[in-house]
Amino acid sequence: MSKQAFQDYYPEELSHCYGCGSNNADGHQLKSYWLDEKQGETIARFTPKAYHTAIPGFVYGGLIASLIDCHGTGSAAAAAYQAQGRVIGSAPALRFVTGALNVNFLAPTPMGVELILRGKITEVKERKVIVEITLSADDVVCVSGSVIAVKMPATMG
Ligand SMILES: CCCCCCCCCCCC(=O)SCCNC(=O)CCNC(=O)[C@H](O)C(C)(C)COP(=O)(O)OP(=O)(O)OC[C@H]1O[C@@H](n2cnc3c(N)ncnc32)[C@H](O)[C@@H]1OP(=O)(O)O
Repeated sequence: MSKQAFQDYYPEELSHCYGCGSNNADGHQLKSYWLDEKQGETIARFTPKAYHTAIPGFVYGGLIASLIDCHGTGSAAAAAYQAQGRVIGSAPALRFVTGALNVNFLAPTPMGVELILRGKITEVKERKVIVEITLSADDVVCVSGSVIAVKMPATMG
């Protein structure tokens, strides 16, 4: 697993995202990495706090959606660099935002354990990357989802 997270390569001015921005002290600051770059597999870990509760003992679904969202867009940026044979973070920056987010809550997600997000890059086009994601707790897949990430429009950055 690489040591630096995909999000560590985001430019300072684009590091304010509530889900993954390192400049957002109130956000989740999610960090995503290659698990197996050749296979297009990525990983992120997150341990919810007590205030992320839905029903006592179980994680709030909105938090889970946010984690899937940011693991997807981060993985998309890394995949786009990979597809172009470029070093991640090199200029010009490849920036992706969420076009579509799908989340399927398969089983209740328990509090008190580290959640593991695994991403699989399934499509890479010039303006679009699709990432399929699972979220597991204690080796049980509780959530599956997908992100259609699209190159950030100039109006956003
Ligand atoms: C260094 C890193 C920094 C990275 C910076 C870090 C930021 C962290 C991001 C965190 C995630 C967020 O919350 S981002 C915030 C939430 N998202 C947004 O606000 C985005 C708002 N929406 C938009 O600006 C726009 O609708 C876009 C950019 C998503 C799409 O613009 P567009 O002009 O329609 O795109 P277009 O070129 O036509 O489409 C390209 C391809 O994407 C597909 N596509 C487009 N939209 C969708 C959609 N909703 N659902 C399915 N597919 C879609 C098209 O079919 C096409 O596929 P094909 O025909 O080629 O197959």
